[in-house]
Amino acid sequence: MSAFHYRNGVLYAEEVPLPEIAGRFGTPCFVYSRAALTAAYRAFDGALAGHPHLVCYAVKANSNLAVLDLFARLGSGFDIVSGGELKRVLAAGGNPRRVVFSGVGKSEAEIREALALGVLCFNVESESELHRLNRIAGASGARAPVSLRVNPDVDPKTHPYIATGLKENKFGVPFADALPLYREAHRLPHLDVVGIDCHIGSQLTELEPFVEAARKVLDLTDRLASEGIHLAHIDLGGGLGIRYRDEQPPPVEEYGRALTRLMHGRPELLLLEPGRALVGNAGILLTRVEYLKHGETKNFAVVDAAMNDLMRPSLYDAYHDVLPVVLDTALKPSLYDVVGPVCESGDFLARNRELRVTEGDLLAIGSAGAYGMSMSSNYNTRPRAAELMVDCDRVHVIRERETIEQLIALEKRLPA
Ligand SMILES: Cc1ncc(COP(=O)(O)O)c(C=O)c1O
Ligand SMILES: N[C@@H](CCCC[NH3+])C(=O)O
Repeated sequence: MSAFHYRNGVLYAEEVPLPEIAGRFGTPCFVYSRAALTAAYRAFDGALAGHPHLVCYAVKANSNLAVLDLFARLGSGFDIVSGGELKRVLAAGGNPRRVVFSGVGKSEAEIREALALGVLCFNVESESELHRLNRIAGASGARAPVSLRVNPDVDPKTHPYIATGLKENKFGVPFADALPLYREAHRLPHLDVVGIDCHIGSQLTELEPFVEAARKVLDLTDRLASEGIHLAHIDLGGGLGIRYRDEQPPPVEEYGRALTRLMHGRPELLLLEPGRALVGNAGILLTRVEYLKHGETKNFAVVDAAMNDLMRPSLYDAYHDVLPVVLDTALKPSLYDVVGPVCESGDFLARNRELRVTEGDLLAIGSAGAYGMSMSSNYNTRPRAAELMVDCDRVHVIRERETIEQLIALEKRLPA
């Protein structure tokens, strides 16, 4: 049974009715299911059982300490893209030796700190970064473990904003430059060349682009080996899509089978950096209808969550399910845009949905576990929503709702 399911017309998270959560903790709030997170991690890890591997959860998808803590307990490593994410991993009890550091703009301070903590690998994204890393490692008497993130120029067939492995994207080093750059990295005195990395995009719903990119990466790895540059690991990134509406991403077992088959008989450890696939469908955003508004051409359900809580619809025109928390068949269905209180016409969570709702009703916005809270903002001076983790019949507050006082605490008036 799904972690979010109806019982007698009421939506539950595991054993807890969502109206109870709204009553106790208020709305809007993100509600995650521990069972769903655990199941997603185990399925992913299990799908890779055919080859020695390390799952490095992409922290950016949902960086709450409780989520990181849970994955660390399950044996996960982490993919980070900032010093802030590294601090989160440490605060959650994660092991820095299981951390890969990705991102095109690593600062000197971030590199120094990651080096001192002994991260597993820097996924280097440019020649300049390679030299910066070598210099910093030399100055601190250390050796920096590196992979090059190569850009294989494979079309991931996803939304253009979240494609990363095409020539025109800022990510990784051009495939044609990779070999000379590896030779250079190998020569640099303070670097240890340990791996190769590629990540071609997010919310991929087809297997072929993964396989095509992996083949290119494996060919390059073999070429490097023929020159005496032997890699310890191959990192094939994240990107496996989830079902928001009617997408049919490859089941994780199929994805795992395809990749482990490619790795068959190879000596390298397989690394992956999944984000969305581990957390996306393990969370919902719970919100309450403040007003129903009937315009000339549209009906609006104005809710207390907004684009600052979940910006995917505004940013990518992304589809998220809208589920009434209490089914009321006595109400007449109407078409609604579900919109927030933010002063932007782009502030919508869903458009043209047939809903049976009345003012005061609760709605659950589906698939909000990934890139929801982690991309939220305080626009319109809106405190960030609370985050809750349901574990069977218990509810843990894993992030308190922000207060206005906290929002303005760092600001100062001008001197008199
Ligand atoms: C370098 C890197 N690794 C992993 C991920 C995680 O991606 P996803 O959430 O699609 O699995 C991302 C985001 O797309 C990324 O940029
Ligand atoms: N933020 C995006 C995914 C970006 C992945 C980061 N590389 C989303 O919500 O779908």
